[in-house]
Amino acid sequence: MDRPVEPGHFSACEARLDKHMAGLCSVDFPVAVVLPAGGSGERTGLLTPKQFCTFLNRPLISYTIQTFERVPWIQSIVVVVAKESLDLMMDIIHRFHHRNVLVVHGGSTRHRSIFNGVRALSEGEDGTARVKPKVVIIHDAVRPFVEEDFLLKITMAAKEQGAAGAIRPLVSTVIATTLEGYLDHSLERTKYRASEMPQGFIYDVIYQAYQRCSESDFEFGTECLHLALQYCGTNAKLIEGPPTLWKVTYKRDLAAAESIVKETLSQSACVVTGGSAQATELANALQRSMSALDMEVDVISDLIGDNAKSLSKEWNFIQLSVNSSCFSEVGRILGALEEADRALLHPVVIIWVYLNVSEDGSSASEPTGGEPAAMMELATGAKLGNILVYGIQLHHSKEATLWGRSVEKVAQMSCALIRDRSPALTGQLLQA
Ligand SMILES: Nc1ccn([C@@H]2O[C@H](COP(=O)(O)OP(=O)(O)OP(=O)(O)O)[C@@H](O)[C@H]2O)c(=O)n1
Ligand SMILES: O=P(O)(O)OC[C@@H](O)[C@@H](O)[C@@H](O)CO
Repeated sequence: MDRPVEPGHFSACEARLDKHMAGLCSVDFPVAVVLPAGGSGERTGLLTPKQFCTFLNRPLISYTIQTFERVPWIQSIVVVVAKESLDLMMDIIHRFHHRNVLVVHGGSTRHRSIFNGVRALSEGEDGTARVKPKVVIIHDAVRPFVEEDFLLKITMAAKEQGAAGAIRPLVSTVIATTLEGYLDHSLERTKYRASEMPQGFIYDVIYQAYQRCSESDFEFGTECLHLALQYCGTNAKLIEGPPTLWKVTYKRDLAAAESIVKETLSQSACVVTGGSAQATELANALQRSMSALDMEVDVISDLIGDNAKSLSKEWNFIQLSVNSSCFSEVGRILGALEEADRALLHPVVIIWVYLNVSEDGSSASEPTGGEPAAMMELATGAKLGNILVYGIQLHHSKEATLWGRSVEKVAQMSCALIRDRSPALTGQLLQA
């Protein structure tokens, strides 16, 4: 059963189409995408189909949907899922605020699922006609990393040629085997390429190809480009894509995908000083040390006025407090992030750095029992909103070498906390 998720689905699409017409995008014809996600992911060895496996608190398919939602010239996203996953898919769309997503039933094979998705773009389940796109992109839902510029290349080539597909160099040599399990012959690797996704088609080409598709192709085929050639005489333009087009197939691929997302979230941090001279001095020292650790650091006094824009583009914050174990500054960042719903799609990191400066320069007093407990309580609440709060305490030293070592330690700990984003360490007041 088709499940248009958003009332006004097509009016939203037309609105986006107007955007094209305003010349805001280089694509002036309607484009839709079909994400086949109806498989069981047997090769992962996991009970949960890989498209629904989560990392960083989010299922793989949500990353892929978000990738296409960010492309302004794609009006419709059709996700094809197995019947038993329909409710789960609807919940994911709701939880992560995905828009313009139509969910349809999958089939027993990938081609059957894709055909269901393609057909849904021109006809509702009750047979009512829908405004079909000029070009349809087909992209495995388990390929979360595709860039807009490559999607544009595939789309424009599909519009010109009727079909277009991504290819990548082969990593291993392809060989043919005998029935007895011996080498029959090997293929000259330079003459072959791996067929990847995304692929693009003039809508009528792929729709007709599926209407003419044989049962054998539906059952055993794995290549949409072949169907376009075999059943419509349309020879696809092949475009070499970047290495990021890989498909999550095995369990290790899920770990690789998580690592890539973490890396994209951990490129920079915003240090909030609160305006004090000592905090600013520490911030500038941290900026130098973290830069040497390949972490770009922006130093601001507070998150108001123009500085507030950091809240909508930064995934990592370091709040400095001098001689004050009050968490009010952290509370302010938390409140602003929660108001902006900033942590909906990715976990945000806040590191509270508590600098103890005693008047006579002696080693400052140890934290009272209050800080650690209050810290844990604050962090526990924040984690429910996908915000990871960590604490680091350091003591100011007038001895330059010792102070330098402490700052370097804070820089290393901050980079590690940002890059790892482990929920296990939230609420801890770590000692630099
Ligand atoms: N009946 C099917 C089979 C596969 N797919 C989708 O096609 C994409 C690529 O297929 P593949 O990587 O083979 O996924 P699975 O079939 O789930 O994996 P496996 O072969 O390991 O079971 C996946 O997003 C998968 O969900 C689909 O929509 N319907
Ligand atoms: O073969 P699988 O079902 O693992 O995955 C589908 C892939 O074959 C397919 O996405 C590309 O080869 C392009 O057709």
